[in-house]
Amino acid sequence: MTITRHVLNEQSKYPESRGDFSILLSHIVLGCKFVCSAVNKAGLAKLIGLAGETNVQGEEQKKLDVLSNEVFVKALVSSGRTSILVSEEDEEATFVEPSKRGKYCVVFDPLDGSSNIDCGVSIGTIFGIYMIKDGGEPVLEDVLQPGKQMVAAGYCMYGSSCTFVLSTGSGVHGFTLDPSLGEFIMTHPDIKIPKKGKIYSVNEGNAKNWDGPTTKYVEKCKFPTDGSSPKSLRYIGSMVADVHRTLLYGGVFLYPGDKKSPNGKLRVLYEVFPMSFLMEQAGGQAFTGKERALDLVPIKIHERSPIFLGSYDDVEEIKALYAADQKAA
Ligand SMILES: O=P(O)(O)OC[C@H]1O[C@](O)(COP(=O)(O)O)[C@@H](O)[C@@H]1O
Ligand SMILES: [Mg+2]
Ligand SMILES: [Mg+2]
Repeated sequence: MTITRHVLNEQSKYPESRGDFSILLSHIVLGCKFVCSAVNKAGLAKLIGLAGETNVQGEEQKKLDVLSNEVFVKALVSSGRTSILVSEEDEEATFVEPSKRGKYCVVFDPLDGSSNIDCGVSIGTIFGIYMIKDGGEPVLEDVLQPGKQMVAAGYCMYGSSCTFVLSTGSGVHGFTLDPSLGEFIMTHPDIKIPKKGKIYSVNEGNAKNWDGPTTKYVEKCKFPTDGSSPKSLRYIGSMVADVHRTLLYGGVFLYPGDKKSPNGKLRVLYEVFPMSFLMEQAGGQAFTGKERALDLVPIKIHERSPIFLGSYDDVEEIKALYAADQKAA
């Protein structure tokens, strides 16, 4: 089962469909294949290191950040199915020229895990897809919608193998790139995250600035008082890779807010929302410390939010700690 056939099967469930979504997705897949080949030969092709520019987040852009962004913007515009693009690497949203427009908006992180590029550790691409709200002239509000309004989300992980994970709202499916065919083959049908996990994933280097509930939760992972075994810590530092492991093995990935960064680090539109959409579709949960992550209504395209996502029961424990903290306040 190739990804093309899978999407066409999904499309056949909507007799009125004209194939716009399949065409859009085939361009995203093409972009991922291109970036995958660039990542594989990054060292050889002098694609390691800095590009010499700084992005809107104040981060020094890596050469692969810039290349991946160009690849996806070109692929998405040439699909003829998009009207608005929001990229981590572009300060403003891109409004596609009228002659090339379509009914979809794509928010994306062209290269996630940039700090791991130069050492060859797994990195990825993250994307979310919205539809133009009323089918009229595209406006910024079409992408400043709650995550639950997304029609699809996914990521592509460039690791020991290249894995594409997708949800169009009816479950989560994983595909592995067969380099000899140059095609993504379904290898992980209908992914369901375990209800409870044995792994927690967080950058403990920020621990001294954490709030009470986060500190308590990580303490419980290390020193459980209910007779269960301590959880193992796993942290790669690429959200795509840490979330991919969490999706398959269970457990929880968290990037909490703290005294230094009250809204944490991860961006709502093109990191938090797509991963939360996938997590819920796989039977897990995604929480901001205040609410269900997909209920968030973004105000700015690059805004950040704390995020706790993963196995249902593990996130339920974190929600209970925040509720107790709220009550005590
Ligand atoms: O180094 P830290 O603070 O742990 O942050 C790691 C997080 O930052 C990110 O690298 C941010 O994403 P980008 O690399 O796309 O900017 C995430 O992939 C990762 O989860
Ligand atoms: Mg990222
Ligand atoms: Mg990035």
